Amino acid sequence: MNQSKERRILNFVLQNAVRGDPCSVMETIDKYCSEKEWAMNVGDVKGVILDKTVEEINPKVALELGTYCGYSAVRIARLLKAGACLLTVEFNPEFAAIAKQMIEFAGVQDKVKLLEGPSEVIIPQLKKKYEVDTLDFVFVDHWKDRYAPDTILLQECSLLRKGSVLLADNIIFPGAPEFVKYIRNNPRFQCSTYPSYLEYMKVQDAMEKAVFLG
Ligand SMILES: O=c1[nH]cnc2c(O)cc(-c3ccc(F)cc3)cc12
Ligand SMILES: [Mg+2]
Repeated sequence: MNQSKERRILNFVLQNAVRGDPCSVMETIDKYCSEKEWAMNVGDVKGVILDKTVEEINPKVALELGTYCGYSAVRIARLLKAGACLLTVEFNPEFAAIAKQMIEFAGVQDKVKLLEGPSEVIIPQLKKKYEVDTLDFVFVDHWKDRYAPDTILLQECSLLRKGSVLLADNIIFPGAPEFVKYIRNNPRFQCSTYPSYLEYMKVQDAMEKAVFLG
């Protein structure tokens, strides 16, 4: 059975990156996906916006919706301080298996908890099953049709507190119009938009930052 693209990305990392070095893993994925096969990692351009947001917040508890191959989980986890953790949710079992190996190769596995399943099932489990109180940071990068319902679900599950920050990828391309409409018209969120470019492409995209006001 021929290999998946995600398996080819992982193998390229295993053969070319430096084990235990998160930056080396990120650079190697970016090299493969810009030179050989495009893939939906947040990438090196929007990745800088992600970095700056994480550094500004310095979260103790972070959530990522949409792990994919683990690129942004490695990107976020490398910036987390001692005792901080990232919970990352992936519903596709093949992607989750790749991401697990990617996270371990990068050496950030002690800071990352990979949760396999649909976000609408995992989010209501975060408090009791995963001992989360509230989330300091949420990176929303899964399926555009889940952005708004999952943001509502996070609130219904009392997982956001005054000052919790959401950062959503792809609000221009592929776009998340229902989410943008919801979040920008919601007085409980202070929103700002970060224009950028689609990973590895000269195509406009943007990220939306939304601070929960409590
Ligand atoms: O489905 C996606 N989830 C999360 N991030 C994505 C992302 O950054 C890009 C894209 C994407 C972009 C262009 C295209 F032609 C096809 C898919 C999809 C996702
Ligand atoms: Mg994305």
